[in-house]
Amino acid sequence: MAAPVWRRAGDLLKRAGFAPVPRRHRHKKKWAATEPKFPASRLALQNFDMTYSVQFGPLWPSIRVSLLSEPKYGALINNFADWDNVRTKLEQLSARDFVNEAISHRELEPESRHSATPFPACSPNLRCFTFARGDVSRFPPARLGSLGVMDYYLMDAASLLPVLALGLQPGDTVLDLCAAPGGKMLALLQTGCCRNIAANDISTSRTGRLQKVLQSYVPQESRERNQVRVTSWDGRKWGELEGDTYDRVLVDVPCTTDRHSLHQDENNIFHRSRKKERQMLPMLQVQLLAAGLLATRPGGHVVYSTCSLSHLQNEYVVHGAIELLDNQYNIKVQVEDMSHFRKLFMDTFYFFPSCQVGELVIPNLLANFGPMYFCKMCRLT
Ligand SMILES: C[S@@+](CC[C@H](N)C(=O)[O-])C[C@H]1O[C@@H](n2cnc3c(N)ncnc32)[C@H](O)[C@@H]1O
Repeated sequence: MAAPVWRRAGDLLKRAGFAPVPRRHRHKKKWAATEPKFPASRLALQNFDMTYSVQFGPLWPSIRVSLLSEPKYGALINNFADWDNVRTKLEQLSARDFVNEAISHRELEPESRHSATPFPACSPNLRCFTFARGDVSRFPPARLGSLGVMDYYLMDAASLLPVLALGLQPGDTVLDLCAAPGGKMLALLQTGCCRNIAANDISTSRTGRLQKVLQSYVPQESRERNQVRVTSWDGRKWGELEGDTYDRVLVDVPCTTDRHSLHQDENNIFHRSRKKERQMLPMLQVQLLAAGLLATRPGGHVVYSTCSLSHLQNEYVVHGAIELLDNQYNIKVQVEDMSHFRKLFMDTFYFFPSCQVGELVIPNLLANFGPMYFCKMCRLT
């Protein structure tokens, strides 16, 4: 009688040099500690599939595939470098300054010249190059320019929108409450409007990275002229430390960093061990936004931003902070309508058309920027 299949397979393996593992040494593979069965990036995708398919309906499959694909970048020109030269080089690559293009188109429109209501100003002097829709070219890495500083900073071009929305004006005092690693702070400095700027982040290792960005991009005398102050405090306490002070405040909060969470397992907020932290995020975000509003002088402006698609981290947080300020401090805050940004930047970004408050850039394969949510507010009292 022929040997059973399992024995024949065992013989074959033995002849091929594979020693069988004695039964007493066999054990179930342990996967939890070293080799997660579900890496955090997979858990992130599961979570997004559940929540965002409801939130975005038929738009979700297109956003999903874009989030999983290579992102596009923008090259923020460093005005402290030989920027005219840098601009020429970027134009030779067929990239275009999306900010300048949008604003000059707008100025040419007859309705804007005769408009009775003034067009809310964008922060000035920002030059950011992107490749056209559907063009997936990459920028070469930034280089040290002739003036001893780096020529441009590569970032998600949608990250510039919160800074543009802040509408800086010359002489403004500015607070960047969650500033590290420093892309938006660098953009704030590029406007040339900051009388002084406080760049804060709770993480000392990340403020270290921010200091490096400053050293690489901003000459020492400009850092002194702009009076850049870097701190590592808990931003939630800022309202108590320096209340009613700043003209403009950027609150770019920690969030689920949706794109990042789908690609990096390390330090991923969807890791099982960080479930509590993730659930507490909206609460932390409300506290940070409330602190930013308290630090603003009455009449000053705040922009809240995240790189998440989640309503819970975006619109709900804005509503929550405004309610908290009203109930606990009797401070009134008004959301500003920024829907004109959708028209202004429609050649570069895809915007979600149905935000209740604020604006949301959604990733799209033809313009794979974002996600980026931003909401501008004015502190009235
Ligand atoms: C989205 S990142 C900021 C990115 C930055 N604005 C930029 O453009 O490069 C959020 C930052 O919030 C910081 N953060 C978290 N909790 C904080 C807190 N309680 N106070 C201040 N910063 C905090 C994190 O360390 C992280 O660097």
